[in-house]
Amino acid sequence: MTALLEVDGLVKHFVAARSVFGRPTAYVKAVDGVSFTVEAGKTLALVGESGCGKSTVSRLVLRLIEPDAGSVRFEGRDLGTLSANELRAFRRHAQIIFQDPYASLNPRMTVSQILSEPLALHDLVPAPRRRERVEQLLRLVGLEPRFARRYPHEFSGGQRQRIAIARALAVEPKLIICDEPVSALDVSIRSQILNLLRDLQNRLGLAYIFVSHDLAVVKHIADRVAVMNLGGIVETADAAALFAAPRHPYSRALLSAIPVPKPQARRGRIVLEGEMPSALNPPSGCRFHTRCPYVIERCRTEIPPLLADGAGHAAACHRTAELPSPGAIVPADGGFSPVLEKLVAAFSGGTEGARRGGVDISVTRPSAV
Ligand SMILES: Nc1ncnc2c1ncn2[C@@H]1O[C@H](COP(=O)(O)OP(=O)(O)OP(=O)(O)O)[C@@H](O)[C@H]1O
Repeated sequence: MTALLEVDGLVKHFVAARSVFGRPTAYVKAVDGVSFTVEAGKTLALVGESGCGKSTVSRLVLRLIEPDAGSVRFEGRDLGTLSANELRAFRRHAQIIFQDPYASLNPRMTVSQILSEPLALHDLVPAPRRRERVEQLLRLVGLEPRFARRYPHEFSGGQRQRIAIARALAVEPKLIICDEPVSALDVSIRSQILNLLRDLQNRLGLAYIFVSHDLAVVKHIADRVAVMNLGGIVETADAAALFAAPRHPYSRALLSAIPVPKPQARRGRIVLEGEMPSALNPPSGCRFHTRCPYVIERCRTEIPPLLADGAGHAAACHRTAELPSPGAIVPADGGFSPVLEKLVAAFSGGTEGARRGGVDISVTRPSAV
């Protein structure tokens, strides 16, 4: 069966500097060979630190910007080959919601006008029936129909995000890109919006690309996860497999930062020190090597391929087979686990060596029960 969305080898380099004659002299390698698929009715989470290229991937998928190389296929059709009219029809099927709904909702329009606009634009519902459809959309996102007459500033952040979701749903899309949809919301509201998204997915069969820097949020919504670092995917797997046993050192570091409810079950915290290298001048070889606790010489020169096992769990690391199992990172006595200690000592010139190399592996002592 064909996936709803197939992204293959996407590349986007932005010009960062030009010579006096206007010739490009430097590029930001924002997206550098990204491939993934999204199944109908499922959620793929794109996770990584700020600047790793998540938003650029989103814009490429929606064809808001043109890729330098690679393809995006939606229901088997290459978006690069679509006419302007076909692209308009595609946009009906693929919507986006943003982190800050206030910025994306026109403050001079009532909710009714905001939700009616896409209905008129795509000629979906005849004018006399639009009011009814607007009320239906509001109910779908848990808002009262009487709110239709109000303006965006009259709502709370969570309610505004519900309106943005309703607007995306107005055109009955198959795919919604959720770009950090709960990052700007109060923690108490986040789970309500995540529950709403999950509920809508179950009822309407929606697929999501869920863009986030926060693995803790992703855990509640993703079927599959793709971890991005500096323009490339370093690990991709079913969510359950990735959270149970992350293979790439970068995924492990991100995962170790998630707070856990039971202190006694806390994982060893892997703190990556130093700035993320710039996409303007990415490191040679493995792009994570300057911050990796397990770096060896080969990592500095050779780009590791993203190799998948039979279960579709792929990691781009020369050393995945040798790394200790993630469970072994959990310290037994508050110090380094013996396996991690040995590895650090053997490969990085001891823990001091690792620190000199800009990497600090600190392991949090589990609290007394
Ligand atoms: N139009 C542009 N021109 C030049 N550089 C750009 C442009 N858009 C993005 N970039 C650069 O590309 C890289 C990836 O940016 P992108 O916004 O995709 O990352 P991100 O992971 O979504 O980060 P954030 O979460 O902060 O939005 C960054 O280094 C960014 O500065």
